[in-house]
Amino acid sequence: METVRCEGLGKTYGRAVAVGDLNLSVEAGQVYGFLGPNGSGKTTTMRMLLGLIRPTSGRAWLNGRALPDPAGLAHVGAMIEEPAFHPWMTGRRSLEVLALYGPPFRRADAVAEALGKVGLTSAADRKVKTYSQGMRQRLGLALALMRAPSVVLLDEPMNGMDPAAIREFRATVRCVADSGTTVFLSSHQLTEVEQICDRVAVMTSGRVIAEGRPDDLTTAVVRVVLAPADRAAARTLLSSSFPVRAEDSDALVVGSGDGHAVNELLGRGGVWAHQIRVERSGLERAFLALTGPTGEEVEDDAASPR
Ligand SMILES: Nc1ncnc2c1ncn2[C@@H]1O[C@H](COP(=O)(O)OP(=O)(O)OP(=O)(O)O)[C@@H](O)[C@H]1O
Repeated sequence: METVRCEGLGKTYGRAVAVGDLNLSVEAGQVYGFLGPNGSGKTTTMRMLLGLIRPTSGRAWLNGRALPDPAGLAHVGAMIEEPAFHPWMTGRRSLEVLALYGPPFRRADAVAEALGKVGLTSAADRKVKTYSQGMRQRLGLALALMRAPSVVLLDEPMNGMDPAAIREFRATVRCVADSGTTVFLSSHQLTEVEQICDRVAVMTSGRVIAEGRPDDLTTAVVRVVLAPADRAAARTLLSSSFPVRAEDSDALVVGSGDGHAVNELLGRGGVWAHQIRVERSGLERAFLALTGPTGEEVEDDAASPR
């Protein structure tokens, strides 16, 4: 069964495209990685799925129900920002207090069960201020799981964690999915989540540049070498259809496997490239080529849609 579905989902702010024409399908019980650098549209997508932002185009479904669907939110858990807990309360008390908001639980031991699922049972009666960053994030996940949702949306859940905490969190996420809850999680670090995801979608500038099982994914970029004087015009032309990143050299890296389409777009705009080369590679290389080694897009002009 399909848990998340997006058809042509989009959000624009004025002329800026935050998310453009997003098509996605996430099967029940999967860990689905929604990957991309800062500003690529991950949070905007999650907020649209939660009904916090109205899409400007397209449609989406959660658990087969078309959005917006306020009643359906009872089956959805979310951690969109770093969860804020009272530092002087214990982990268990924090969940009990927050449980008072919203509909009653289906199970009396929901708090204990959620704490158990995220591996916090033995620390449940310690004050939150004594928790590490990773433990606070896991408490946030417990909060998202308390009402036994069929799907949880986690936005950058591993932000700020050290490698050991990331490892623990990954194991927790895998257990949650194995117990039948679909996990839809975003990250700007491909390597952080690649190993636990059944499928991933890679976003750049609001568009998906690759989608599939991490092991199977190869993707392509087109490298375009231009005269320096033509570079800005070429970037403007190409950005209308593809994610584009400028390199330090005279090249532009275009998120597409279609060299002909790139050539045609340039030619129609009256810009002639010195060289156009399609480069196929593993997902990680293409991800880095388009997002830069630090995971940040290089912004050398304002032509690229953000
Ligand atoms: N309310 C808004 N008004 C104008 N632009 C916005 C607004 N919200 C988001 N954007 C823009 O939309 C684009 C996508 O933002 P979004 O927060 O979805 O990206 P992200 O992939 O989640 O990034 P991050 O990893 O930094 O959270 C960005 O260019 C951002 O500046």
